[in-house]
Amino acid sequence: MSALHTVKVEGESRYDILIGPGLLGDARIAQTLRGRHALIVSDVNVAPLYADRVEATLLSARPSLHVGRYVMPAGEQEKTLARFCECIDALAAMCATRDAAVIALGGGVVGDLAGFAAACWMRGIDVIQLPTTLLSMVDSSVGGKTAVDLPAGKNLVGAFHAPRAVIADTAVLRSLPPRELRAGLAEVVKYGAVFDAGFFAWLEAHADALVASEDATLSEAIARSCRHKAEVVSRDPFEQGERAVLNFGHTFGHAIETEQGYAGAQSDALNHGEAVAVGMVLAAKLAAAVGWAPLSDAHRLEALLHRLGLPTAMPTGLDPSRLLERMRLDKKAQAGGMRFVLWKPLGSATLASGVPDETVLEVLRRG
Ligand SMILES: O=C(O)C(=O)C[C@@H](O)[C@H](O)[C@H](O)COP(=O)(O)O
Ligand SMILES: [Zn+2]
Repeated sequence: MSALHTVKVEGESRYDILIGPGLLGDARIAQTLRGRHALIVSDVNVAPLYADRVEATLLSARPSLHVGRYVMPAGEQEKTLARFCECIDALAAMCATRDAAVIALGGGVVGDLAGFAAACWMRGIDVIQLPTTLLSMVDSSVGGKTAVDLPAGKNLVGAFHAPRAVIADTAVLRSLPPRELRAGLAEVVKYGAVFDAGFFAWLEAHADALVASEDATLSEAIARSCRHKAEVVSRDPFEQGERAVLNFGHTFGHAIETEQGYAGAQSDALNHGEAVAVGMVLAAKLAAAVGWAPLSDAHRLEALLHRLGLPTAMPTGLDPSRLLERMRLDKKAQAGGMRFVLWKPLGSATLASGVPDETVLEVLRRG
């Protein structure tokens, strides 16, 4: 893996994103700790691989630190209020004070749930994000969105709570299952789609190297993605405006995930990145249907996602009307109705309101 990248998130909550190999053993993990307590939150897949290393790193920098652990079952189906309560109980059991820190060691599920626990314990303690999947490195660990899911919808209970630091050890990607790698690539493609046609073209040129998990190419993709995300969340941390473009593909994608019961990890149901891949294609087709972008852009997106091994078509057996009803609980919706992130064309995006239900249904039907 190649050199260390540092990306800065500016604004009221400033923090650094460090990206590079070997960082789980780097004392910088301990640098932002303020108190005597740290709770490592992880899952049953990740904890056996890395929790001891992280604990050793913390203790060698801060020998008097009291380190606890909360290890949850893995998978989106576990991102629940019940697991959140267990995590909070773990903080209570170690008598974590207000200067304690939560160390989120894992993928998006762990990062979201641990971040939400940190946002709520004593009305807010520090969280340090140590993402271990590509998706969490390029997206969910950055920007402070924390949440758990409800059966009614994805991320419906949560808070904005910026991390103190994001430290991404790219060496861990070497043991990432290929399906997880591909899921992360979907969010990488999103940055090209909504911000940067040049980056999109770079992804097209490097698709094979990305799928082969080639170190330097992957590191560059991570750093470029984080730079895009850092820029937008620095300007709009609470999604009052332009940050919403990061939700490209998510209105459709979240509806699919919810309808499939968040079962992506265990079955042929889609995981988050896969659902976003399909959702982006549907959004691109919707942009074509309302005349914002040529259909050829949608085909270009489909072709890239296909090369990256991602699904591009609606899973069979899903009812378009039920999906449409799910989409009404999307967080971008307002009193005036649903809003979609659409590109205008590939490489820039904005929110669209007033899209007729029938047009959305038609796109869903054609899938
Ligand atoms: O950071 C953001 O803003 C995003 O929308 C990034 C998304 O990729 C991510 O999946 C996010 O958690 C979705 O947020 P939600 O507000 O639609 O639940
Ligand atoms: Zn996402």
